[in-house]
Amino acid sequence: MFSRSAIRTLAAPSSRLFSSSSARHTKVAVLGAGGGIGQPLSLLLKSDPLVTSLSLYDIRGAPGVAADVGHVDTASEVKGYAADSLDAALEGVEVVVIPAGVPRKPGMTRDDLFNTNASIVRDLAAAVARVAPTAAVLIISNPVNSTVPIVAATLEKAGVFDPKRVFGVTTLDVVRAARFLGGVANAKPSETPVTVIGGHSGATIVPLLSQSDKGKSVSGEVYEKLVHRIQFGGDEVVQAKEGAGSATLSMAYAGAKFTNAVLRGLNGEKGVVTPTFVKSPLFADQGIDFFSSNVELGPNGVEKIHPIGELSAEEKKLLDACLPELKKNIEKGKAFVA
Ligand SMILES: NC(=O)c1ccc[n+]([C@@H]2O[C@H](COP(=O)([O-])OP(=O)(O)OC[C@H]3O[C@@H](n4cnc5c(N)ncnc54)[C@H](O)[C@@H]3O)[C@@H](O)[C@H]2O)c1
Ligand SMILES: O=C(O)C[C@H](O)C(=O)O
Repeated sequence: MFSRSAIRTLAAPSSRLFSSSSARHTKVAVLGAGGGIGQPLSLLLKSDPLVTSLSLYDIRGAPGVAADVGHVDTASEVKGYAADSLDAALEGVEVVVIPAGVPRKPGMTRDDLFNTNASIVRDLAAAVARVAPTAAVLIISNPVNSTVPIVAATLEKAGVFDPKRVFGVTTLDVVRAARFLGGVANAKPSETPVTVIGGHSGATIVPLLSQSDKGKSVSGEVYEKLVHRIQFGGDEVVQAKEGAGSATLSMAYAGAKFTNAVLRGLNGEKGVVTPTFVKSPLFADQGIDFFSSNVELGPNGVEKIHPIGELSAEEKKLLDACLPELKKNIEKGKAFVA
C-alpha cells in the first residue's frame, strides 16, 4: 500500500520520520507495547525499514497488538509476548524501547509517577541484563530524569552497564520545540530545529533558542511564553485529555524518530546527532552525571557527547534552575536501586 517514500510523507509532513541508509537490519523490542504509546509506536516501528523483527511485550494485550500490527505489509516479522514471556521477548534483541508504566493525570507531576514506575523499569532492566545485556535501551517511562539512572544502576549491578547504550528519550521536547517555534516564526518545523538540553520535566527542560536561526530573534513576552510552552507542553496534553492519560501519539512519533536515529547510528551512518539524556561528563563535576545534550550516535550507541555551546543570559538562568532539580531526580533514581 505504501512505498517507502509515501510512508515518509504520511508520517512526517514537515520532516522525514524514517531515514534509512543500507543493509544492517535489527530486532527491536517494545516493552509496554499494549499501552497508549506502545501501540502506535509498534505500528510506526513496523513501518521502519531498518527494523527486521519486532518483539512486542506487555503484561496485558501484547499478543493482540502483535496480531494486528503484524498484518501491515512491510517486511519485518512481528511477535507478541504475554506477561509470563519477558525473557523470550528479549531473546536476540539489539534495541529495547521501554514505554511501560503509568502516565500522569491532571494535577500530578512526573515525579509523582516514581513510586509505581521505578520498580517497573528496574525489573525490565534486570531482564535486559539477563537476556540481552548488549542491547541499546531507550527509556520513555517517566520520570525520565530518574528512570534512566534506575536502568543504568540496575545494569551496573548486574555488571553489564555500557554508558554508550542507555538513552532517555527526550525527543518529544525537541519535536515540540520545533513545532512551537515554527508557529511563532511562521515557518515550517523542518526549518526551526531547536536543541533542547537538561532533562525531561518542567524546569529541567532547557531549549537553546539562541542557537537556532529563527529562534535567536524571539524575545520579550513571546520568548517567555515559548519557553514555558516547550517546558510544560506535556501539561497541555494531560489537561486536554482530562484524566485519560498523557501524550501518546506525539510520543509514539518522537519515540519512532529517536529509535530510527539509534538504528541509523548502529548501521554506521555518520552525522546522526540529536539530543538525548545519557550518562554525561558535562556537569559531572557538580554531581550531575546524566544530562541531555546533542549526542552523535554511532555503531556502539553514543559516539560523541557534544558540549552545550554558548548560552544567552536567559538560557544561563534556565540552566541554573534546571541543574539542582535534575540532580535531585537523578539521586532519587540511584538511591532506589542502591
Ligand atoms: N519520555 C517522554 O517524553 C514521555 C512522553 C509521554 C509519556 N511518557 C511516559 O510513558 C509511560 C507510558 O505512557 P502511556 O500513555 O503509554 O501509558 P499507558 O498506561 O497507556 O500504557 C502503559 C503500558 O505499560 C504496561 N505495563 C505496566 N507494567 C508493565 C510491566 N511491568 N511490563 C510491561 N508492560 C507494563 C501497561 O500494561 C500498559 O499497557 C508513562 O510513564 C508516561 O509518563 C513519557
Ligand atoms: O507530560 C507527561 O507526563 C508525559 C510526557 O512526559 C510529555 O512530556 O508529554
